[in-house]
Amino acid sequence: MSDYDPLLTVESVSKRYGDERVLNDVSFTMDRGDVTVMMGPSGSGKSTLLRCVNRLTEVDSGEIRLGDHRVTDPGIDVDALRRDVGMVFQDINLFTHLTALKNVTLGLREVRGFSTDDAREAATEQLERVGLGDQLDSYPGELSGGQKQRVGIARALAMEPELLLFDEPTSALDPELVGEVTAVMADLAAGGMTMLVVTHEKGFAREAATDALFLDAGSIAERGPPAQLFENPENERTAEFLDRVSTVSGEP
Ligand SMILES: Nc1ncnc2c1ncn2[C@@H]1O[C@H](COP(=O)(O)OP(=O)(O)OP(=O)(O)O)[C@@H](O)[C@H]1O
Repeated sequence: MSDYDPLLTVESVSKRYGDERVLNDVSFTMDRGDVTVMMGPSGSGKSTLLRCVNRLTEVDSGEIRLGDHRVTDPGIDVDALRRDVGMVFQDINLFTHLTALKNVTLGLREVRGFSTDDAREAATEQLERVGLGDQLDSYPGELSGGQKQRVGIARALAMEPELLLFDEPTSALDPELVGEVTAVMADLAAGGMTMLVVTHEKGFAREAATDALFLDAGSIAERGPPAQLFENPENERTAEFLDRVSTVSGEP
């Protein structure tokens, strides 16, 4: 037995939908504080892999462990797992009839059993952390897409997860709103949050990620520090990937 104890271990994970092999023997680990960006062409399996980590999707074979959670074991406590794994989606699924504050307090009260006052205090703190301390009483309809996404991040943070998963958190936003969300994510990264982020934002990856992982047709094609993968002109394979990712995301 080695002493190496990663927070997240993904080991030989495979998944099919019908005849389609969506994940093919994927293995990687993340330590506490790591920020791993996952990039790859549309349909390469990025969302499926994220969903396997919080058990929204079940693997066909392989194993995933997160801290003490044996994610892929049949009998695990899925609610307990999801308390430790926050997820921020591309579509900002806030309750439209609740204020920003109430969107964040809801989970604290119902899932973590906080009192009304404690939930309010904790939610306010998280909304301030994402720069929305002045929008506590705004309804989603009164917020921009970037602000709504930041409420979604505050909501996930309030649960104090061990790992935060992001599935293209900025790809539904107008280009001018992307920066305010990636800035919040970069702050979290700098503060030591462990994050697995599907994104096409190379700027965020360069600035904030410890590691980049390129998925191609369900397999990890490249993995390494973003600066090394992105800037190395010798690495033709990486250049080709970045081209394909850019084409898909519409980035110049
Ligand atoms: N529930 C499902 N049932 C059947 N096929 C699915 C399901 N979910 C995903 N797929 C298929 O699995 C493949 C991988 O999908 P996935 O969403 O993981 O890719 P992705 O890399 O996240 O793509 P994108 O960048 O477009 O979001 C696709 O061909 C998709 O159609």
